[in-house]
Amino acid sequence: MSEPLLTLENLSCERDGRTLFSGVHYTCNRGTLLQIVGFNGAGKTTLLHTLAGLLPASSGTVLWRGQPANRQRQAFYQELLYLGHQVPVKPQLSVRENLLWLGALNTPATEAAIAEALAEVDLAGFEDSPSYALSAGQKRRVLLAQLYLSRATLWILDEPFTAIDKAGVQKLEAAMARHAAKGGVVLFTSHQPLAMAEFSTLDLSAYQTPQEFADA
Ligand SMILES: Nc1ncnc2c1ncn2[C@@H]1O[C@H](COP(=O)(O)OP(=O)(O)OP(=O)(O)O)[C@@H](O)[C@H]1O
Repeated sequence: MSEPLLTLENLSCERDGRTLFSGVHYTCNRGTLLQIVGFNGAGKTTLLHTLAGLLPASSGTVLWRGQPANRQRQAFYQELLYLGHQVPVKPQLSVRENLLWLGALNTPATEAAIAEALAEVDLAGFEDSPSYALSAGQKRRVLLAQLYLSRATLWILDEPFTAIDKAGVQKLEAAMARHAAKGGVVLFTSHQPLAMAEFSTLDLSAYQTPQEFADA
């Protein structure tokens, strides 16, 4: 049996004193491709923030390779690629400069690697373009180029398909499936139907307390 990489151990999260979900337990072994599902406001982004260490859990633990992630932050962050809702592409920087900035915590990417990653997201030749001149979908593609530059084992992707056209969605789905097939772990959210053949789902609606159902 493969070693569990990420374990959600009895996780509960709250916002403004309101419990969003409680008692979430899930083990992600190598090869896990997991969609977090639930209605608007169920807590999907909150859960992904918690897993990425951006928000504290109200109870429970996030384990990485069997140890609490928050007690081995450096090792954990070296293996994590988190792409959130926001697009932190700085308009005053070129596409290349943005990618170097976004990957500043890792070994600097070579010119060739940046060119390859941009080709993967259909932005070949955009290296020197000012980022303020990109469309919404192109800005998101700059973020997605990180998937091809990163060596992270764990991908946490919050609505990665937003603003991406049909061909781009297919390519992204393929990249996610490939990463899992190579032994990585991919957690993601999406409100759109997906064509990927095999992925698991974790429905946060199942982890609400009766009180939260009453409030919803
Ligand atoms: N910064 C914040 N401060 C206080 N409450 C927040 C904050 N962000 C989100 N919330 C609340 O937490 C709850 C869960 O929000 P979250 O963004 O995790 O939901 P979600 O399942 O990702 O929703 P969606 O499908 O709309 O993206 C919502 O009720 C929301 O109002």
